[in-house]
Amino acid sequence: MFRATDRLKVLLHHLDRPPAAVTASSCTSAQAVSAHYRVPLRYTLDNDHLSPEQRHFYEENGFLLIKNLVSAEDIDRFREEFERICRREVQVPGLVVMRDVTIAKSEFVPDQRAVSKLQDFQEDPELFRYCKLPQILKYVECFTGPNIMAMHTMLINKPPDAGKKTSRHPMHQDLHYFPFRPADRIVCAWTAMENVDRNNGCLVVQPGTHKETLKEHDYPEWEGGVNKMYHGIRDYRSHHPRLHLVMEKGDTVFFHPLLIHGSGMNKTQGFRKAISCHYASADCYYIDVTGTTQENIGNEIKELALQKYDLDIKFQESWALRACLVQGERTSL
Ligand SMILES: CCCCCCCCCCCCCCCCC(=O)SCCNC(=O)CCNC(=O)[C@H](O)C(C)(C)COP(=O)(O)OP(=O)(O)OC[C@H]1O[C@@H](n2cnc3c(N)ncnc32)[C@H](O)[C@@H]1OP(=O)(O)O
Ligand SMILES: Nc1ncnc2c1ncn2[C@@H]1O[C@H](COP(=O)(O)OP(=O)(O)OP(=O)(O)O)[C@@H](O)[C@H]1O
Ligand SMILES: O=C(O)CCC(=O)C(=O)O
Ligand SMILES: [Fe+2]
Ligand SMILES: [Mg+2]
Repeated sequence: MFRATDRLKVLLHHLDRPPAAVTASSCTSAQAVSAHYRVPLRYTLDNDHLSPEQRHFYEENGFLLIKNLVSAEDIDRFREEFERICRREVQVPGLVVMRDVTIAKSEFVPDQRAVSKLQDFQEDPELFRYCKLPQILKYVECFTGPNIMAMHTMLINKPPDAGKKTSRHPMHQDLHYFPFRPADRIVCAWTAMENVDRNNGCLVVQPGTHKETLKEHDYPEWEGGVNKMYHGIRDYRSHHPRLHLVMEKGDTVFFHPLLIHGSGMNKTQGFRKAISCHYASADCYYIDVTGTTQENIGNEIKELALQKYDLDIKFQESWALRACLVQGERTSL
């Protein structure tokens, strides 16, 4: 068991704090007006790192793609560490290893190719280096402000589809998984570890959907089955056009947690790799999801914490335990 219970005791008092400070700072940014475009800026903060064009693009589309942001050397190091973990040469406390549903439910004895995702690699110094890369944090700060928490870490190794289309990730909004707010101070950084396109299941986004509300999510009714905790938007019938994000090794996309996105099936024989981190302003606050559309995922994560770690905790606490400060001060989350 990882050091969960000790950290929990320290962190519990941070929960359910009033959101006063956060509301005040987000109002300031909401009132900011771009002289260049004469539109109110809501999704980005005043900061000289983004060009007016980049700011405008994120405001309108809910994502921003930066070419060649992470070096090939760093990506090769992350790949090597991933392989060491799969060979079980390193043990990482708290690491969650996901296998595709077709493998998880079969008799097949898995080798390293059966790992479709690693989550919660905060305790692996080599992989966690990704979350602290200065060039990533410079962008993240434009959305979160200076106090930055790494909330969720993933290395996704999308396997060749086994023929049942289970390598797809249904269209969803990441905010469904998050019991913290405000949404505009949360951002995901997702870096392609190799070239990704429609053949190996690149990200698919619906530009502008970050302006919509959080939708109801549930397991899609897919014939071939669906992976555990892969909820999709219920009654997904969007009039918004889809955009396939074709990316090269090292390219990084930053996106808003309400942006509707997913990924298609991997039709190649390779394992499509990406590394990502969801960041939030440390000034965000936890919310109680009881009675909201997030109650289903909240309950699933609580059950998982109980079964896997013997921890009887709230949904919010499962996040407070795993979150790590990467810049500034841990003010609230
Ligand atoms: C403090 C504790 C908290 C722990 C939380 C851990 C993280 C949980 C994920 C949170 C998601 C946040 C995401 C935010 C960003 C947005 C997104 O990423 S959207 C997609 C989100 N969902 C996921 O990424 C979930 C991915 N899945 C996994 O990580 C794992 O599969 C798992 C759900 C954590 C299960 O792993 P584990 O408990 O280690 O599994 P096993 O012990 O091997 O099996 C237990 C049980 O579950 C069955 N199973 C295993 N894998 C799958 C699968 N892919 N699909 C369906 N079922 C699966 C397995 O057969 C066992 O079943 P049994 O009946 O008990 O035998
Ligand atoms: N019935 C559905 N309901 C919800 N989401 C779906 C459905 N079918 C596909 N998707 C989602 O749409 C996105 C694209 O998936 P899809 O497999 O169609 O890939 P694609 O990139 O469009 O490739 P192609 O159409 O060339 O096979 C993924 O997020 C996928 O999970
Ligand atoms: O890498 C992918 O296929 C999609 C990842 C994603 O959207 C997620 O895990 O939330
Ligand atoms: Fe996602
Ligand atoms: Mg399609």
